[in-house]
Amino acid sequence: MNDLQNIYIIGAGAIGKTLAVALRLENRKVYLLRGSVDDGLTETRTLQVIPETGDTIEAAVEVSSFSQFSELNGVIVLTNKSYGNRRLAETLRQKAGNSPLVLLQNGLEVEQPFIELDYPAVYRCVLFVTAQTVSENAVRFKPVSVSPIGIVRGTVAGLHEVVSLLDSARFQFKADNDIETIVWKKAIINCAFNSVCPLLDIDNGIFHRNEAALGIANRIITECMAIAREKGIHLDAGEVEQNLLRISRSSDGQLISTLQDIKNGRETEIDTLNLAIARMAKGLGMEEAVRETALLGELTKIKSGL
Ligand SMILES: NC(=O)C1=CN([C@@H]2O[C@H](COP(=O)(O)OP(=O)(O)OC[C@H]3O[C@@H](n4cnc5c(N)ncnc54)[C@H](OP(=O)(O)O)[C@@H]3O)[C@@H](O)[C@H]2O)C=CC1
Ligand SMILES: CC(C)(CO)C(=O)C(=O)O
Repeated sequence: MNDLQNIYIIGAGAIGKTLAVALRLENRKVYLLRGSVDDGLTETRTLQVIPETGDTIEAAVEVSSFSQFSELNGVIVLTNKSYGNRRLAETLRQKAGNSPLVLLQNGLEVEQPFIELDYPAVYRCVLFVTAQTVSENAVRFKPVSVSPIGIVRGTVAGLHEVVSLLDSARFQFKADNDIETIVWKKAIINCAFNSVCPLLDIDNGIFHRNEAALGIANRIITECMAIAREKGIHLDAGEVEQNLLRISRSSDGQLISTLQDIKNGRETEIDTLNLAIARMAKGLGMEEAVRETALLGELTKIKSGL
C-alpha cells in the first residue's frame, strides 16, 4: 500500500529547502533527503525562507539520507540537479516501489533515466519561482507564478493527487495537460540564459540591456524551435522571446545557476540543455540546424571544467 501522505524531497538545495518549509508549515509529513551525500545522519534543522517582501518564514525539517530508509513509501520529489538523475534512478529503484516521482528540474530528457528503469509513475514540473541559497539554513525565494505539473507516465487521477499534496499557499502548483510544451519553452529559454550568461560572466539582465546578446538569444530560440517542431512541439518565437525578456528584466542583477555552479567549481546542467538539443539534432540528422546552440553548450562545458 502506498502511503501518499509521506513526502520525500530529494536534494537539500534552494528549491528542496523552500518546498520543505512551505509544506511543513501546512503540517504535511516531509522528509528532506540529501541528494549528493549519504552520511547516514538524521538531524532536525530549522530552515528559513526569506521572501522578497514580507516576513521570513521558518520550520523545523528532518534532514536525512537514503541509508536511513529501507523504503520510500509516498510521493518522491526530485529537487536535485539533473546530472544526478542517472545515479539516483538506480539508487532509488528498489526503495521507491510504486511511489510516484515528481521532477522539479530544468531541462530536457531529465526523466529519461527513470523511464529506462521502468518507474511506474513519473510527473514533471516546470518551476516558475526563483530561489537562492544565502546560508546553510536560509534561502531567498520569489514565486513568479503557479508552477505546472504534468504527466510523463501516470494517470490523471495520480496527477491531481500529487498536485494536491504538494500545493501550498507559499509554493503553489497546478495540474497541466500539456506539460511537454511548457517544458520545451522553458528549456529553450534556459539554453540561452545558461550558456550566454556564464560565457560572458554576466547577470541575467544582459538580454534586456544589450541588443547583440538578445540577437544571440533569438538565434538560439530559432535553432531550438526547429528541433521542438520535429518532436511535435509548436511554439511561437515572438512569445518565447517575450518570456525571455520578462525573465531577464525580473532577474536583472542575478546570476544564473550555471554561472553560480561554475564559480563554485560544481558540475552544471548544460548536458540537459544545449547539449541535449545537440544530441536530439544528431539523432534527427539535423546537426547543422543547431550549430550555435551546440557550440555555446560545448564552450560552457569546457568553461566548467577549467
Ligand atoms: N533555484 C531556482 O531559482 C530554480 C531552479 N530550477 C531547477 O531546480 C532544480 C534544483 O535547483 P536548486 O535547488 O536551485 O539547486 P541547488 O544547487 O541549490 O540544489 C541542488 C541540490 O542537488 C543535489 N545534488 C547536487 N549534485 C548532485 C548529484 N551529483 N547527485 C544527486 N544530487 C545532487 C544537492 O543536494 P544535497 O545538498 O542534498 O546533496 C544540491 O543541494 C535544478 O534542476 C534547477 O535548474 C528551476 C528554476 C528556478
Ligand atoms: C531562467 C531562470 C532564471 C528562471 O527562473 C531559471 O530557470 C533558473 O533560475 O534556473
